[in-house]
Order: sequence, then structure tokens, then C-alpha cells
Amino acid sequence: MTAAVELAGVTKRFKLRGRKDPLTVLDDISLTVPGGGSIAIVGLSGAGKSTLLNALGLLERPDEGTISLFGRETTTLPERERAWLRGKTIGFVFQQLNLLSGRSARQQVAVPLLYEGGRSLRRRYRLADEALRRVGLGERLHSKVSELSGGEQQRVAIARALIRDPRLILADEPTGALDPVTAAQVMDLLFATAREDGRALILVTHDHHLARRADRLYTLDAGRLYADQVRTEQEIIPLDQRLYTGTLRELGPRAGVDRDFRHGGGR
Ligand SMILES: Nc1ncnc2c1ncn2[C@@H]1O[C@H](COP(=O)(O)OP(=O)(O)OP(=O)(O)O)[C@@H](O)[C@H]1O
Repeated sequence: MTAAVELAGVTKRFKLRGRKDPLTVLDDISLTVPGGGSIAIVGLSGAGKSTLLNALGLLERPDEGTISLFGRETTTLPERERAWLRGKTIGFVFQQLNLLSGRSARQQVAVPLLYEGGRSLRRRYRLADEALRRVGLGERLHSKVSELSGGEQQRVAIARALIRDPRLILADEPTGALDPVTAAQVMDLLFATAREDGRALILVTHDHHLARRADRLYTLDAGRLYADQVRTEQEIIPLDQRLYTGTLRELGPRAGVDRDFRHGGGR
């Protein structure tokens, strides 16, 4: 079966002012996410998480390597085709919500449908209303963004990301502004959506409890992606003994990374 997402040898460098050598932000990253799957990526600030999401979202081209989405290699496509594929395939839930404060929730959520054409305004609003109900905002269809709380605005952004039925959802701290109960409901929705029809969810978060809900966990550290090996170990070694095994001691702790998420170097 074709993978939803397949990265091979993805490398991204940035030129820094006043520095001769470029900074390697993504370093030879390979990754496969099967259809219906979800992965979470954790990592310290500056590890390259946003850069990786931007590459996956076809917002930036890598310097080396390939990125295939649902069997289609994207790095060599002309910009116009990348933009078309992005709009058709990817739903973004990013930290910056980019909502227009003068518009109502319904108008915001309907915006991505404008670029598709072919639907009447009534039908667009009907879909927007449905998406808003799914994130628990059925009572606030006509509220302006400026009248909504931070968490409600975040849910508007999620409804907008889902309205075109994206096959790939890229989420960066999607529940950062939500209380635990609403956060759990929103994540239920995102994970359930990912499981439908071979879609996929890639989640970047600092919240390790949330990260644990994904099928697989990766840590990005200085541009390199490490598969979570603790999970595999958990199956073999009881929790209370894990810290005493030679393998894990060899791996060593990583500053700032939750103990349960220590990982090995296998990529
Ligand atoms: N356009 C750019 N030009 C130069 N350097 C950049 C550029 N974009 C990102 N970087 C650098 O790349 C590194 C990784 O940045 P990135 O935003 O991907 O990290 P991150 O893991 O998302 O961090 P955070 O959790 O703080 O958002 C940082 O050192 C950053 O300064």
C-alpha cells in the first residue's frame, strides 16, 4: 500500500548572516507514515520542528531528499503544482491562527472553499457550520473572531483546516490554548479524522501526554529524527526496570526530554 507520507534523505540548510557555513536544520531525515496513521514529533526549541512541518506542508523545499505525499513526489514539482497540491491535500493547524478578526466564525471557516469554486455561498456556509459544530462551536457561527476566546479561536482554525477534507493534517501545538477537556475532544477529532480513508496526522507538540496518543513518537534533535525506542522496550521491560537496563543507560538522557521519551539513535 502507498504510504501517506514518505521522506527520504531530507536535508535543509539556512544561510546565517555573518556566518560562512550554513546551518543544517534538517539533517538527512527519512520517515514513513502509513495511511491511517498518526505520528507525533517532540523536540526542544530550535530543533527544526517548524522547518520540518514547512517542508511537509510544501511551504519550503528541502535542499536535498524527496518528500512524497500519497505516492506523489513533490520536491521537483513546479511551484504552481505544489500550491495546488497543498490546498487540495493538506490541512494546517499552526500556532499562528491567521484569522481575520472582522469576519464571523462561519466566514473564516468557509474561506478555503472560495478557492475551489463550484459551490454556492449557501452550500459553503452549510459545510462551514458543520465543521464548526464538530469542534463544539455550533452556537457561535456568527460570532466575530474578536468576540471569541483564545481556545474558541483555535477551534475555528481547526474547523477551517478540516473543511476541505484534507488527506494530511499538519498540526503544530493544536491544543495549546485549550482546557484539558476541550483539548481531548479536539484531539479525538483529529486522530479520528486521520484514521479515516487512509489519511494521516503529523503532530508537533511539547505536550508529551498528547504525543503519546499518536501511533508513533519521534524526537527531533539538532535536525536529526530519532524513532521512539522506549515504546518498543516497554513491551519487553517493565516500567520500573526500564531505567536500569544497559540499553537505556547507553542511550543516556537528553536535556529537556521527558524520561519516558528517551530514545535511541535508530532512524
Ligand atoms: N529562514 C530561516 N533562516 C535562518 N535560520 C532559520 C530560518 N528558519 C529557521 N531557522 C533556524 O533553524 C533552526 C530551527 O528552527 P525551527 O523554527 O524549525 O525550530 P523549532 O523546533 O520549530 O523551534 P520552536 O519549538 O522554538 O518553535 C533555528 O535555529 C532557527 O533559528
